[in-house]
Amino acid sequence: MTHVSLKDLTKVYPGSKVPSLDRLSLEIPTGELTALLGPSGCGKTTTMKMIAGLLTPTSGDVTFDDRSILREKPEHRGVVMVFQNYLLFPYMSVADNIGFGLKMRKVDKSEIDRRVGEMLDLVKLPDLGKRRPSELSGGQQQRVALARALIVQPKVLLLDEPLSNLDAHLRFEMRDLIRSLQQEMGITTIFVTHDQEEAVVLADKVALILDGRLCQYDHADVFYKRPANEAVARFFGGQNFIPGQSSGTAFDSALGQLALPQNAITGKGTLTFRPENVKIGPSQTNGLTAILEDRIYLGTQTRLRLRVGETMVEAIANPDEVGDFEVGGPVPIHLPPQALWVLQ
Ligand SMILES: Nc1ncnc2c1ncn2[C@@H]1O[C@H](COP(=O)(O)OP(=O)(O)OP(=O)(O)O)[C@@H](O)[C@H]1O
Repeated sequence: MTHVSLKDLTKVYPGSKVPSLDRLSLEIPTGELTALLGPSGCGKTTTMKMIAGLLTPTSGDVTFDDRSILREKPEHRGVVMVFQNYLLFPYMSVADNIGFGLKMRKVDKSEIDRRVGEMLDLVKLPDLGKRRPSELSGGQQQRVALARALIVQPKVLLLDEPLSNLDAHLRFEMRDLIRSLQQEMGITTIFVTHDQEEAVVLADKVALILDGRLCQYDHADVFYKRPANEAVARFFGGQNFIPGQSSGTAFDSALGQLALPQNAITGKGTLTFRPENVKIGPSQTNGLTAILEDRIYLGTQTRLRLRVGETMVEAIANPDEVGDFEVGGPVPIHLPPQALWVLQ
């Protein structure tokens, strides 16, 4: 059971002038799963490698239960890392792969056999212990990699894009398996992904990193309701950003005057609201008349491009709600005050 702290963790690679990771600070409570989320090259793997001891930070610290681990060798940190490409030993059986960490620790053979059997059951591969990794599907190999990591009961589990090589169906299955095993075993876990949905579904808290900097660290729903800035909102699918002036109770912009929720900031700002929160139909509060510029049927949803005066508004609606509206014609919409958020 380990509380992990990253304190101003920074990495400047030799020959580079800009940090690949810039003063990242995170508190990851015991037993929780935090997702490091961000686009390719934002510094996620660099962070993981510094925690695992595969890379030395330029500055900053990593502590486990308030004790710095930076001077400890990787094998003494109690950290295991699972990579996207599994890295199983090809000439060993599945069972020997899973038991490898225990063999290195000189655990008795009978004890290893017992625990490997338990792990095979846990990752739902009870009959495949004798096979070679090459005789398994990608999803099965990833389960073996997970079992091999978990069998040593690590203090901290690092998962680096473990699902990215799996097809959609297997990805859902593995996601559920990882979540249930992690909760059952209570291992503090850091999960790297560039997939916003994966982060939201799996993690207790999400750390969004853009260009080597932490932009926001919070529970997943906060990223949708209260993004810290426009870049965060855009990463989470936000598309509506309207400049204007907030009085705290109303927002004046090219859309006219709109009522705000309580506790909105005052002053110059940018109004944002999610496409799915644009409601179709008239309302006395924040009702607007838009012109339908375009509509794209997405199966379970319809994406609408709307124009209010000169301002474009992106909306996502239930196909049944928008059935009768013609492109080029008017559509009554409204923006519920609680769906509005002002960015400074
Ligand atoms: N050994 C290295 N030497 C120099 N620069 C590096 C090295 N490793 C990574 N970088 C740079 O550091 C930045 C962060 O890389 P990192 O691998 O941590 O990103 P990432 O978020 O994990 O990306 P991805 O999702 O593509 O794996 C990138 O700009 C990368 O080019």
